[in-house]
Amino acid sequence: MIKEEKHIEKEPKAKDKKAIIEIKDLHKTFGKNNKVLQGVNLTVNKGEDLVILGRSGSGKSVTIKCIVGLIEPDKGEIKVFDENVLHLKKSELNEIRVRIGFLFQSGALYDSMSVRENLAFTLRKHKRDLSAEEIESQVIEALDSVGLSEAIDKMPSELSGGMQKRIGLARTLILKPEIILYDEPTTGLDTITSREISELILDIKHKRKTTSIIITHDMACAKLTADRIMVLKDGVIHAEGTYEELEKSEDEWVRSFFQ
Ligand SMILES: Nc1ncnc2c1ncn2[C@@H]1O[C@H](COP(=O)(O)OP(=O)(O)OP(=O)(O)O)[C@@H](O)[C@H]1O
Repeated sequence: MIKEEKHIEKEPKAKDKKAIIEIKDLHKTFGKNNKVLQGVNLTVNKGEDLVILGRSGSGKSVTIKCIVGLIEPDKGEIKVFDENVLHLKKSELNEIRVRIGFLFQSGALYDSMSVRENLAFTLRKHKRDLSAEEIESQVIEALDSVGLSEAIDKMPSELSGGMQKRIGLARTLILKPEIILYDEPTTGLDTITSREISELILDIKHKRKTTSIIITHDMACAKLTADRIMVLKDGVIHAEGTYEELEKSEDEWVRSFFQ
């Protein structure tokens, strides 16, 4: 792995560093020989936004799906909030999952429900003891944090792609996750809308002190949101550094992402 030179000022002070996600030697093969992950090691510290880059099919989504137990790895260790998630009982894993928000690439809203109902449905599913008033106020708060309170009575079909992404994000935020995993949050959006979503990711990090992994092919998104970037190649982390470090990497293949 190419370890790029660190800029000291970008690094959090050692005493503030606390690993929230730790992945060690993660392996996953699909079928007989689709060796997707071949020893991935990564750590995400509290309050950090880590961007994962890599060609299509390199295993970025598989990596984050392993974190939330949607895919079972063949070998390796995954610690989230100091819990070894691969050895937890289903009920224990569910407790951890509630603390992790996952914004899927295809995070569709329910078409037959209004924005309010979509958000309230998520909340009721995970927090059963809330009153109708509490649900309403949390729906409003979540919509406010993505700047879309006026869309509360709209149906998904009335929303633009960018608005749907924002509502999808509000639905993730309503459960007040400590970790957010973003799988290509700006895919399919125009440049300006992509920038708005990237700014929102940054805003959420600052206001809510969340820790995130962001998978993206959108280098403007990576530049704006990444505290650190890891590049996945041939089933391992091939390079790691800040945007500015990797942009100047000696490795031409790494640099090609930035051109
Ligand atoms: N559930 C699954 N069953 C079988 N193969 C899978 C499964 N999930 C992923 N794969 C395979 O794993 C490989 C990596 O997929 P993954 O979705 O992680 O790629 P990615 O790096 O996120 O790509 P992209 O940038 O295109 O989203 C692909 O070859 C894919 O076909």
